[in-house]
Amino acid sequence: MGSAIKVDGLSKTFRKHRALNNVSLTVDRGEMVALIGASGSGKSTLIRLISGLERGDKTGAASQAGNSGRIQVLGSPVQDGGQLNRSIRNLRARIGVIFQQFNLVNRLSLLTNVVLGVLGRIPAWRGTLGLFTREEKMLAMEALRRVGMDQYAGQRASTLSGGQQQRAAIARALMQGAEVLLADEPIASLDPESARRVMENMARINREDGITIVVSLHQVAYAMRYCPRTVALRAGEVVYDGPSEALTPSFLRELYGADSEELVMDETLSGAIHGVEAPQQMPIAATA
Ligand SMILES: Nc1ncnc2c1ncn2[C@@H]1O[C@H](COP(=O)(O)OP(=O)(O)OP(=O)(O)O)[C@@H](O)[C@H]1O
Repeated sequence: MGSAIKVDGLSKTFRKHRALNNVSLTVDRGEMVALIGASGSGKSTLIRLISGLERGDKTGAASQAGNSGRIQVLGSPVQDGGQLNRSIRNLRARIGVIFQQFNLVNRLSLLTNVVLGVLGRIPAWRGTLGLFTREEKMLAMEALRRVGMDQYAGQRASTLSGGQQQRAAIARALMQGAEVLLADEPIASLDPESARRVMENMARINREDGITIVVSLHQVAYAMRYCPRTVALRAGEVVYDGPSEALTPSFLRELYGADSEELVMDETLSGAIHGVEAPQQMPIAATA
């Protein structure tokens, strides 16, 4: 079936600071992988490079062996040795990206924000004029329904909470028909309950639609709960790549030393993640 993401000997240097150092990584189609690491470990940089929003370091004959800087998504090149692929636009249409915030256009309705996901697939003039078909609007509505946000379709994005906005951003990725979703700290500014709902929606589209997901997270408990596999970065290098369940507090201390505290959540928060869903209906005995 081929890999969804393949990163090969990727480095990224900002002035003299090496944010990523010879990172190699393969993600298979249909996987949901967490990217963890303390602040500044290179998570955002890696996601921006995979989505083709930024270029990696140039590589040449003089570079270290193995440092090719090649990134492929869905079998097509995103960049190679610091050069973006010319047909990156076509590929970008198949990659959904969600950031920590500012994913939506505030003054537009939720439905319009979601229908905009179709832009990569329709003629530019139609998008510019905001001429979306009835069918496209219905697809957007269906995407909103899937993330439990259809009742807010007519509301301006700015009136919604952070967690609701993130769920709408997931709906837009569905509308886009994204085959790979890259989410950069999508729950970093949310309360535990909203964070849980966002993670659950991502896990569901991964499971039901087979969308490959790479999600960077600050707190390991979410990785353990929702992602079978975790890639851990430290100072721009992959220090662990394997089952998330291995990430016990003591193993994290081994990997990160004192920085591990940043990644381990306190008991009250982890209780909220693992907490039982509130019942949708009152038990019959209680209403009788
Ligand atoms: N545009 C930039 N210019 C200069 N340095 C940068 C730039 N972007 C990132 N860096 C540096 O690269 C390193 C990795 O940053 P990155 O944002 O990828 O880390 P992160 O793991 O996502 O951290 P955080 O959780 O704080 O977002 C940091 O030291 C950061 O200061």
